[in-house]
Amino acid sequence: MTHKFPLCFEITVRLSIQENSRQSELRKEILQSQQQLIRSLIRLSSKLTFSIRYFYDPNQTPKIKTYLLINQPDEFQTEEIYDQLFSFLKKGKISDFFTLTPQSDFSQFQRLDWVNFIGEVLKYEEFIEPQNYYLPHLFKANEANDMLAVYDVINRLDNRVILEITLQNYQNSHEKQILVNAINQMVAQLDKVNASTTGNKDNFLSVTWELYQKYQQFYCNGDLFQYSIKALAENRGEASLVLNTLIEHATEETTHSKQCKIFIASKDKPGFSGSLQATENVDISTAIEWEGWPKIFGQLLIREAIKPKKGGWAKLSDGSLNLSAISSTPKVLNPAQSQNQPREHDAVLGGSPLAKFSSPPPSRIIDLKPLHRLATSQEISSFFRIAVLRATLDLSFEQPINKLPDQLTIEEMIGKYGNLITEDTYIVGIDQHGNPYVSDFSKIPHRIVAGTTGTGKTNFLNSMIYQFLYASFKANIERQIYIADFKAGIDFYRIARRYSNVNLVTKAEDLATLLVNLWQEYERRLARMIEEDVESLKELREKCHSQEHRIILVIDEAASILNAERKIREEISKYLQELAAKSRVTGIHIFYCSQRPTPDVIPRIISDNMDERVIFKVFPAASQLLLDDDAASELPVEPKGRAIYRGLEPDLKLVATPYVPKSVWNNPFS
Ligand SMILES: Nc1ncnc2c1ncn2[C@@H]1O[C@H](COP(=O)(O)OP(=O)(O)OP(=O)(O)O)[C@@H](O)[C@H]1O
Repeated sequence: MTHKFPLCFEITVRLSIQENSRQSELRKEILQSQQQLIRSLIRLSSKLTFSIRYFYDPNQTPKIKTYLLINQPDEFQTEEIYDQLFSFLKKGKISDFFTLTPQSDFSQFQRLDWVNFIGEVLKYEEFIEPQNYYLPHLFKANEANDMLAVYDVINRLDNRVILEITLQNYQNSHEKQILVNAINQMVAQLDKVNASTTGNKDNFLSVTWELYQKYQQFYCNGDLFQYSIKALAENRGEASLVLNTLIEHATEETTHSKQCKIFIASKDKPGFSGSLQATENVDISTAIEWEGWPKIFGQLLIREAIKPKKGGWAKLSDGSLNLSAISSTPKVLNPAQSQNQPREHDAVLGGSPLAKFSSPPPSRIIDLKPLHRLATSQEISSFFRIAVLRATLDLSFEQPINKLPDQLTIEEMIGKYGNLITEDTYIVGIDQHGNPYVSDFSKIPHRIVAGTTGTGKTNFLNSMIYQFLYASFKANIERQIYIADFKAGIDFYRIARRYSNVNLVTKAEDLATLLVNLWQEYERRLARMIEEDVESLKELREKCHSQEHRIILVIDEAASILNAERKIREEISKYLQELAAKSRVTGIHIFYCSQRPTPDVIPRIISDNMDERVIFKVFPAASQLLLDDDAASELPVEPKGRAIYRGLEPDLKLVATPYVPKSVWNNPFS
């Protein structure tokens, strides 16, 4: 498989719980696994940028989806790093709790024209005068943040929001060296000020001194990250609410001061487009920043700006004499002089090879500025979190399938979620979290439905047919449904009698004829699409005002085909295979059902083309064949109508399908 950065994974929660593990222990374990995630990713490659994103859209189901995006500059992309990444995400500790499903595209993060405001969280910066202290406060992480409060708040919003937390290893070794020098010089100066101050100590001095000692301890060695903590929103208030809630839960209260500040930029403000682009490119952005950085102040040399109040350097405890302190006004360098240009000091030392080793060049206060955009993994870990819903944890302990309704009728379901049923979609059932699970014909053309007798297949097919008719009614179109049912079940007779566009065949030879007709319809549609140069039925309809709509073919007990006469059997098999492989684009969709899903009933070529599986209770071998998993064999016999769903993604879903009482066929839609 060839891969290309940026990579995007949808994250879903999956808990493999030990019998004896308690909820609080489990919660702790999940949080620890997330802290390790940052360290492990960096160990794989220090060039990675990684981003956790909560995408909230009140019109999607579920409303919040969580993603991990990973990027790396082109020149460092190797097959090896992909392999390591994929096996780490699939099999590492994190996979105990989360399933990371690779996404073929991440266009939802590249079509951001709806974003009106970008809010960013930055370290809180203070400038203390006249002492000339620059204080970028450290984040004090709240290790216990599980993101639930943030998740709850987002879930209540009226508009779309992306909450993004992006980290990138701090790579710039030149800038880092300048920063380390500046921190060391800051500490040295503060030491001197501290030693020379007697009696009442300046309160800011101790705070600043303590802060820079921490920076010296934690930032001069070890991994540092650049971070972007952002909310991209349609509405300013909602961006601010999300970030405030995040700060409140991701950081702990400190005694001295605030740790973070929120900046909100609207479309017309500087930094907005740069920040938006960084989100689209899965990159760190430093575009939005505090406009209040005092320019002149920043250019001061640390050793000149930060001095004992009175008396000069002669008083210093180490007895050293600092000549530059004799000058009464601090020396201000030309602000245009870039950090990367040679300094005065470099010029003085000239070409001496010893210059580099003798002493670092004098640092300016501005050299400390990168601190406000940097964090250690420990500081940032409480922001870089994946939410595990309370409901998931509760469910995993007490009521494993609690949110699945015991029985929900198709009418109740349409009453609640009718808006999700469209010309392209139907609802498979209600999932473990109580949400409707929607399937899309435009994404998956064909389906396999299986289950031993009496487990709910026919009821499920009725539910799908009813929804198909309902969507046709809403769109005021007539769409054809063909059913092959060799048991001649009474249910399908009833439907076919009631709806003129539902056609029932009950004999194998009629199915063969039907398939030939469908094949001809496929060829006719395809020829028309080629002629009109369109790629989908929808485009064809729009361009030519034609009436080609989706067609459904249901084969209720596929095993019966094996009993047909050889010639008919071969004809059915041939056209079925052709349709399964090719009819996708022309809107002809097959539901292939069986009580006895064995390889002779469901040949490889059929199953390879039928990506959606709705599997009611079956024997373990059948469950393995259709799902690569025993899950469907472990379903309870009661209540009826529960199935394991598998779509394009490998993870399985438990769904409760809606009950279709016979009476619904007597009540036309209105
Ligand atoms: N989702 C559901 N909710 C409640 N009852 C259901 C549900 N699905 C099926 N049942 C009930 O279970 C019984 C068997 O369902 P169904 O006829 O759909 O099974 P089947 O798998 O098609 O069986 P067979 O293969 O023997 O035809 C029916 O009485 C039906 O009403």
